[in-house]
Amino acid sequence: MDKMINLIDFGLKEETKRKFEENYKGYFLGRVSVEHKNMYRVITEKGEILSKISGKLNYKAILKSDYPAVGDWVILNKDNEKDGIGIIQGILPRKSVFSRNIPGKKNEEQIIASNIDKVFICMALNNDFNIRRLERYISLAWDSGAQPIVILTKADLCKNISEKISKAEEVAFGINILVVSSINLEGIDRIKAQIKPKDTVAFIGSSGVGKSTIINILLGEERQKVNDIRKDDKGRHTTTYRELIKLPCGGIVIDTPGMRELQIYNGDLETSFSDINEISKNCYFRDCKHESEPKCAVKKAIEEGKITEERLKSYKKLQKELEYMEDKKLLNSKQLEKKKIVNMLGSLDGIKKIKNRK
Ligand SMILES: Nc1nc2c(ncn2[C@@H]2O[C@H](COP(=O)(O)OP(=O)(O)OP(=O)(O)O)[C@@H](O)[C@H]2O)c(=O)[nH]1
Ligand SMILES: [Zn+2]
Repeated sequence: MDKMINLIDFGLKEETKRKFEENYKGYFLGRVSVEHKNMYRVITEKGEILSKISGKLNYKAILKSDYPAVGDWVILNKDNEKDGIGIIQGILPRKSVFSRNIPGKKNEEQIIASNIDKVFICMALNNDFNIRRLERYISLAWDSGAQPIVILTKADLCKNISEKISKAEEVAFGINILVVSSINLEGIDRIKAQIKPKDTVAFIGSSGVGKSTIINILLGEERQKVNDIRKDDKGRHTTTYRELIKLPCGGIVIDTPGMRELQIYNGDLETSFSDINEISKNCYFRDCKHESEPKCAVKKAIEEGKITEERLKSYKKLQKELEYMEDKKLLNSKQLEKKKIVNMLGSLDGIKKIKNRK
């Protein structure tokens, strides 16, 4: 740990650095690289430090998203450096966020990774190729705040590449589309060219499309495992993959297990369906659902072959999913308010007592 680490190599931006230096004198800055159960690995200038969150941060945290996530820039307490455990005092504002619903019980946002600048959406050119799925991934990417780039993988297995590219272009407005084969290394340089030195990038897409293969090629070696000094529930020493990886060509890759099972949480329909949004401005009714309303510009565009029926269908389907999510979030925010009041007053009984006094 004697070798100093330059956090710029781990994606530290001027703005984040300034914010930290102005507001947190006496503390030190780090970036979360792995999330364990109640512990985090944090990369600092002095090396990777196993850390936990402060009691205060834990007390203030209401939602899952109030806890640190991989990619977060966090403020660490200097005093606790001696015993090897860092104490996370706070999280700097996130520039971009990838999240998903917590499977099972609560409908709450769980942050999978944060502060990603560019996200490579991977789709294989063989049987995985599905334009509707690509649409969803693009929507999800825009909403995260990261810049999407499409990678069409396994080019060696495809005979009608140009046809598939034009199909992808139909849904990927203004987005770079790269054609790649990890077998003959075609297009790998184009991926490298997209990753600038301070960029934090991530790869998303269905299982088996070749994400790990690309990451390994960029790394020039197999993914390293990190040996964990912590023991798991059964007393075993556990091994985990490093989830925030520095690339030899410059830049950082975030690859968490959660990234691989991303579902739509918050699609940004405005951007990914800008064609439909634009056309629908000419619908006679402002709240036109593009179903059986008269003078519907979207229906007309379909008749004229400007957009496909399928695209409208997937737009509507996504819209429904998002509305459903919004309802749930609304419910969630009500529960949140309640919880905040309870935190303030100690308990719901406390609220009743105050009310009764009036
Ligand atoms: N023909 C061909 N096969 C590839 C290419 N890239 C990867 N593969 C193969 O596809 C399989 C899956 O690749 P992975 O890199 O593990 O896929 P992944 O997207 O990381 O999958 P998950 O870890 O499940 O998310 C492996 O058997 C690879 O060897 C390619 O460009 N061409
Ligand atoms: Zn309409």
